[in-house]
Amino acid sequence: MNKFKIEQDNNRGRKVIATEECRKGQLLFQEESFVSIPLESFLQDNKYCYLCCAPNVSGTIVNTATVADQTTPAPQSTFIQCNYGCSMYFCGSDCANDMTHQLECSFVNKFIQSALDFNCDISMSLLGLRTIIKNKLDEEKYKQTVGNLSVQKDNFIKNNKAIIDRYYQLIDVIIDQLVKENTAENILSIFNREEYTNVICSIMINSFAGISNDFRRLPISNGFFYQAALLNHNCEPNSLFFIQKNVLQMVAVQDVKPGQQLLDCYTDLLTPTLERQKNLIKSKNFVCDCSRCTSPTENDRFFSSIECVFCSFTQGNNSNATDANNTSKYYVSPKVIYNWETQSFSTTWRCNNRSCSGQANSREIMSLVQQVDSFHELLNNKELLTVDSNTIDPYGQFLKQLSKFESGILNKLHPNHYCCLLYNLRLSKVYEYLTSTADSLEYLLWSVSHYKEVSRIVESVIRHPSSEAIDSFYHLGRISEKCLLSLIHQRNAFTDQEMIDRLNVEIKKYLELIATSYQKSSDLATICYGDSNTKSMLLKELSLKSNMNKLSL
Ligand SMILES: C[S@@+](CC[C@H](N)C(=O)[O-])C[C@H]1O[C@@H](n2cnc3c(N)ncnc32)[C@H](O)[C@@H]1O
Repeated sequence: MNKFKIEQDNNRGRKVIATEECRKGQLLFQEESFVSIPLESFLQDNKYCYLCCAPNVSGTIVNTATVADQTTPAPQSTFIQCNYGCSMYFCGSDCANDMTHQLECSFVNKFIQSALDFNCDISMSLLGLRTIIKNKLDEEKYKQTVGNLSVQKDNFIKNNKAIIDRYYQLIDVIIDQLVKENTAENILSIFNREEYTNVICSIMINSFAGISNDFRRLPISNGFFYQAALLNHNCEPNSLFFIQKNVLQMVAVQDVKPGQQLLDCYTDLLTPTLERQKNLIKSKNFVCDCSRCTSPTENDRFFSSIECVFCSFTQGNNSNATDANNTSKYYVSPKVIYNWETQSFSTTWRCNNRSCSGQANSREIMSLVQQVDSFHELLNNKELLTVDSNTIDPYGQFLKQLSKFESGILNKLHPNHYCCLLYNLRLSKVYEYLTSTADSLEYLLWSVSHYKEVSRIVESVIRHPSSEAIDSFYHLGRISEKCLLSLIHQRNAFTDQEMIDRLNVEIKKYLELIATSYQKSSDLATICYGDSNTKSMLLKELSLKSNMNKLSL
């Protein structure tokens, strides 16, 4: 981190300050994790390497014993399974035979069992084990990195006693077992109760999630990245990180001047204030007071806002005030207060109209808030969204329930409200699904219009490039491609020239839309991740191809 210095902040521990100007899109630094591990849901399958978290691209595995017997080695893309005792999967013999794994292997199953017994996260428990083992192999590096983290630890333990106690129990049982098994003194000394729980606290405060390198962006791994762990949080960050395998790249997403603090975002930028704050309290133990969190309308993004019943009442009496485009509407948004004693949130709802006095927790506002909560719950109901191929109309129930909310609540939310984003995203997916089952052009067109709305909201909420915006444009391009194919299919079935000409005009429009969507997605990816990143290269290719298609018409 040559271009930065580390300073102390009274409330937030350390912070990272730029000493040189950094331009938007610039790679700020890159680092390999001290240790990393796949998340719990990926541990028992062969999707990611148990040591370096590389994805299993080919999806095939061979047994280590079989590899040894073969005269020709297994192809590079093939995963192998550990047969020393833990049965985890590795991307190759280098990782499977790595010294850290050799030392941890015989303890892995004990930790898994104990984590299950005490309701601890299995991946976190195993990352704790790997960290203390690696400490014995590379003590200097440990001291400089993991050992130098968690200045916020005391605070964290005070507020999360119940969770930490479970890890105390886990390690105590392991130590007991090892004593009963007459384990050698030097091995027993590795499993120090205080050190293990120290590391667990560090993981909770300072570890980073790796995201899958595809458009689903699923969290897949957890790791210690020392430099990145020193960056404090902001809901309008000037840097974003990207992890591939066990390497993290931190990229500037806004210009950073010398003397400015580097800030990244620990939570989903596309969630409203209340959600972000709950998440930060739960996962990182602080209440964020950034400008976005303290602004009554999230700096005019209105991400949590509901129409103010008092203002709409006053405006209703004033014939000039009604405006179909929402421009003259006023909205209430939550101001969040967290009580550390009772560990509970309370919210007061404020109107963005300064002269409005109706800002209290009035019954009307609270009833609207409750409706929004139920709407949100419905939109996130995984059961309703899971397609069961045995059901004749898998989405029928979902669409029926949605229509109840459409009339009741949608028009009371600001069009940039988080629920509107989710609503459009879910609907575009439902229509996309229905298109493939019913082969209907109409569903496709609806799906495209919902994706367009998703892109609009993402763009207006996130004023600088983010991975969500990249994905949103990519999806818009993808769904438009489907639409294009369907239009071509229909055009080819017509003999009437007038119809063919009309469809050709539509086809041209879609070619334009596809090219612009991929172009935007590719530009944003280059800014966010740099142009040598796999995702950026893939999108650039798509963009070039779609531009050529457009020109060839
Ligand atoms: C990943 S660490 C960041 C580095 C940390 N300042 C340090 O000295 O180790 C995360 C911790 O920093 C503190 N922190 C980061 N951003 C903050 C913010 N915006 N407001 C309050 N505390 C923050 C919290 O205690 C959080 O758990």
